[in-house]
Amino acid sequence: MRGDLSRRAAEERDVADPLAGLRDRFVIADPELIYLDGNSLGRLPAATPDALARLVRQDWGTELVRSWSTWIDWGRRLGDRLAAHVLGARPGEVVVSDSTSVNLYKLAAAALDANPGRRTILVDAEEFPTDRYLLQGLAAQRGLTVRTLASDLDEGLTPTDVRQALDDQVALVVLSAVAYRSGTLLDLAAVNAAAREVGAYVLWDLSHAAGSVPVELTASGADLAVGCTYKYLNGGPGAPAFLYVRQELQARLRQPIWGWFGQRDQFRMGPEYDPAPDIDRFLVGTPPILSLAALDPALDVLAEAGIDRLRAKGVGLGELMVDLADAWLTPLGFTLASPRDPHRRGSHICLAHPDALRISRALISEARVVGDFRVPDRLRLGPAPLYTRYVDVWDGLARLRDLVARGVHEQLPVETLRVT
Ligand SMILES: Cc1ncc(COP(=O)(O)O)c(C=O)c1O
Ligand SMILES: Nc1c(O)cccc1C(=O)C[C@H](N)C(=O)O
Repeated sequence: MRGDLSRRAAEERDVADPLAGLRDRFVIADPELIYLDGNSLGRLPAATPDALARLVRQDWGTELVRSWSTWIDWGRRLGDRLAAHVLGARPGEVVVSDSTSVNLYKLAAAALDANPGRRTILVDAEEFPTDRYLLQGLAAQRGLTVRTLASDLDEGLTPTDVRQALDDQVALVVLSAVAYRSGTLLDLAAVNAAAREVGAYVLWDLSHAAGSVPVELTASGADLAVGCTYKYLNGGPGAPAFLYVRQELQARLRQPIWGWFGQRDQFRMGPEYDPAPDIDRFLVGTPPILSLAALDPALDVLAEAGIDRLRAKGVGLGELMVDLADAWLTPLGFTLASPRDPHRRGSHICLAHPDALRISRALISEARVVGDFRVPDRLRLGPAPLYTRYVDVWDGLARLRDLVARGVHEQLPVETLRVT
């Protein structure tokens, strides 16, 4: 038996929510708009515009090049903040740099070089495209094979699926902790242990996990990870990504882009590349300071919330969404396309519907609810526990129900796919 699905019950949960006050720390420019796409681009923290304006005027405008004496370490400083508040890693194991794609390339190449003689890279067939394409490129350069793990589109992978695919030819496994479409959450510790048994490295993509579920990189025995900061970490569009390398592995791994920020004694400007002994060796070039600066106010709010409270609320929002979908949307032709068990998913939910593309468009333009469409027929809805209220989930699904029941989406032309 489901709980009380009235709007009043959702309001009461907001009143009791220990994180409720943090919504005010974000810019809510249009209170009528229900934003359920924080898993693609997080909201703007209210403190960010002034923090950036101060940096531009003071650090850049007044101090000019002298500011580099502090800026130079920001990739590492912000990496340590992420390690402490979001990733469960030790100081010196995380840096913020480049994009997720570039970091994935660097760490995948480093792992393959450290595991010579093995022929196979293992990846989820439903993994986010950039990960699959990068691995295809690396395999083509090295004469290796990419073996895809067939996973159920809705249920995703389990650690048993991964364990069964592992053998002594596997050099590297690349997986998302939370799958971008189904939202399936994998048990990091179980996968890490299975891979270690056969001598394979695991490289985790944490893009949909960081800031939504506790990750515990060190405790789970993770070797390598990357992820973006523009989703649940609210760093802004194109915000720089992070990478994690287990401390004990750092001196053994070499990444392929030999830039001067990875160099030991960088400002000696020596003749030959000699990588720094620590996490700095995974850096490449000059960091984008304005984008890095946007991470501080975003992480302030996140640290205040605490990842365990965020997870608890994420589970609550997800369960409400699934209960409402069962009650209101199943009769309209929707099916749940994410694991039903809340402990097997991250913060977002997918619903399948044959007309999902037009529904997702109409939902934005006619009902003012922002989610997104993902192929082949998925409506993806991502409540973000830092600023999404229980009533937002209730109102969002009520608007979706009414729109589909009235057939509003059917008035739209069948259109081609485009961004969002
Ligand atoms: C799982 C995952 N990996 C990688 C990316 C993107 O990487 P990049 O920021 O390099 O475009 C995304 C989202 O865009 C993603 O969801
Ligand atoms: N990074 C994005 C972009 O540059 C354009 C449009 C969307 C995105 C996204 O973040 C999509 C997201 N990673 C996804 O899971 O589909």
